[in-house]
Amino acid sequence: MMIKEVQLSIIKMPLKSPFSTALGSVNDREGIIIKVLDEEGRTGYGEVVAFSTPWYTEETVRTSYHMLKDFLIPIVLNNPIKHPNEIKKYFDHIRGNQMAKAGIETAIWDLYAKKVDRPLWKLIDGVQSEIPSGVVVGTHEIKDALSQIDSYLQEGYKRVKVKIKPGMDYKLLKEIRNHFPTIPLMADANSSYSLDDIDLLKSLDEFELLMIEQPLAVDDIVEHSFLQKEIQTPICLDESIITYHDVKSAILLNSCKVINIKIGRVGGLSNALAIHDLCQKHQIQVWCGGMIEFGISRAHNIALSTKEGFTIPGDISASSRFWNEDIILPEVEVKHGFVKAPIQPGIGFEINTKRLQEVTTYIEKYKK
Ligand SMILES: O=C(O)CCC(=O)C1=CC=C[C@@H](O)[C@@H]1C(=O)O
Ligand SMILES: [Mg+2]
Repeated sequence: MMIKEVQLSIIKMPLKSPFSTALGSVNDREGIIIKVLDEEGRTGYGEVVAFSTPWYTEETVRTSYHMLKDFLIPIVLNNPIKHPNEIKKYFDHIRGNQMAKAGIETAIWDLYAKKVDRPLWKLIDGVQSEIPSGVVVGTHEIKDALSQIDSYLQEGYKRVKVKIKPGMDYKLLKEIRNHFPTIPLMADANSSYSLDDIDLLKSLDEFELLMIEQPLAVDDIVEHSFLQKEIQTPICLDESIITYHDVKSAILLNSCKVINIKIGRVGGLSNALAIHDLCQKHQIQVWCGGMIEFGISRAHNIALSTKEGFTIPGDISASSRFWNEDIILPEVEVKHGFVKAPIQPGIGFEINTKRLQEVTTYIEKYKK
């Protein structure tokens, strides 16, 4: 397979309501939609999930655009690709820039799945034709959080994730448990705490959370292993896990019991699948994280989430969680708390070209 053309579209869309985390809040979402074409005119789509500013990882929309234009696209246009698993070999000499790499690698996975006429999830040996869906409450305000949880439970979501930070943790979780004593509940700290907070973090064991996500520093694996010995609540690593090697370190040090796999954060679907397999071997639970992303990335997440090890509902909420109108057709829908894996070849969703044009702020094509 030869990639003949790559099209980059920077898009921007307002969220239906601000999404706040310990690190700040997101009101508008930018992203890069990547379209690849092969010599037979087939197309594949990927999405760069980096944010406009480097608050989650060091990557941004603009650093990703530069990496794609100046490094990754030239490689892809000038090398034959027999299978998408080869791409990481081509990119190995380029350090980091995981989200830029993932954007074009996933587009080629979509293209390849269409070439062999298989749904992407079946191509990667997924086994779950319906995946349980979780949802994230993007506010620290107690009243707002309670009403959001109530409405999401009405919609059938199987798991609720809330954001916590110092000063808005015990109180928030206590209130939630008073109203919802038994719901599957988890908390994402986005690295708001340190080992000085061990007593506070121990106190959260009272709430029998499914997990506490990324309590300590974004690049830490060692201190999480100390903390996991001190608390009952399973630690889930998100930002700390950038590479397969990070997972090996976390396993060796017993730093966590759960890993949130995000295709963008780990550099692509091939890496995500390798991490899934490693976690399976070492009884580390996994689930698919979200990135407040558009429908193309969500579609790739749905494919990944059909793999056997994804037993915890992921952040695979409906398109309507964040967007008035998504860029895919049909939109991602959650019915009775489940998302159906599509049966069409590739990611199984079409592009809503009218909507994509509406929200595109910049577009460029690269040909061999
Ligand atoms: O996309 C979703 O449904 C949830 C996204 C989400 O919770 C996150 C996205 C990006 C950074 C964080 O705020 C948070 C996370 O850390 O998982
Ligand atoms: Mg997280």
